[in-house]
Amino acid sequence: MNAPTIRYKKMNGLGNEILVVDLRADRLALTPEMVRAVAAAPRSGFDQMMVLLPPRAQGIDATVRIYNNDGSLSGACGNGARCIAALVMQETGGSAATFETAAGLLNAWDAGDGLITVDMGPPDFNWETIPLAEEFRDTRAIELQIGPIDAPILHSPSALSMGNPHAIFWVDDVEAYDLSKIGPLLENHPVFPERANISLAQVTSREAITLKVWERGAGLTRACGSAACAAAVAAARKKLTERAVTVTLPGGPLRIDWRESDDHVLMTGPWELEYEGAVSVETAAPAA
Ligand SMILES: N[C@@H](CCC[C@H](N)C(=O)O)C(=O)O
Repeated sequence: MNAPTIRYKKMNGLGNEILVVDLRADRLALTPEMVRAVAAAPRSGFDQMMVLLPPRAQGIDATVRIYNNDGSLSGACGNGARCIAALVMQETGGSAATFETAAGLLNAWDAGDGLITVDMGPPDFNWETIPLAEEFRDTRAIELQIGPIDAPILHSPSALSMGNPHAIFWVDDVEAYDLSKIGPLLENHPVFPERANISLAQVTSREAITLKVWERGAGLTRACGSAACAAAVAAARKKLTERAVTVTLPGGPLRIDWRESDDHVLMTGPWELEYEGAVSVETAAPAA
């Protein structure tokens, strides 16, 4: 048994709890078991942990590994991306940052007024890479429903990947559902072989969506940046909204712009550094 000390910065993006662990100059090998232990400790609880690792090429500020609080990995975390971009910009004195994630390169820049824009890349509608368990003629009409067959509570979500899998259910009132109850059922539905982030989306105008999210591997969160991007893209694709919208989550609003010129989704929002700390977690795994 050893108990390595993990230093962290506790941040949030619209109340989405982010823990940044900078291992760019540290050879500590984190395991999912250690990640879960950090998440369970009193001051270091989080929705996502953003682990910064040494960059593998010039021009990149860090390689980023994204963990959910259940120890699983994700390819994207929009709110976390704004947090680490803010830290890197403070460190370099620059106005932009570039990261490599499991889903590809991520560029972010200072948008003024304390906001950061992240280029979340293009959406992916391919059923094999979302991934879904089988091909649907139209991923906008996935045969997924919850509740009685003749009176389903929720049905026909849109599905797409923003580097991580999302399902968006269209509702008249996001408050009319208990997402803490139905979220886990939908997250783990067999149609999603790698589970999925589950959103309830209420389109309130051509430029506005209200969203609540049950996150894969983390549960109910106050905000989810990639889900906001996924909902905005899916709504525009269904011609419910324009390509530029404000998505309002329990933690506040995000500005999303699905850029026509290159198909990339731009997400703009705030970030906050709350405090710094350290936690020791007992592990059977030897330190690298
Ligand atoms: N909160 C994030 C998304 C985090 C990852 C997600 N739970 C997954 O497993 O894909 C965001 O802001 O995008």
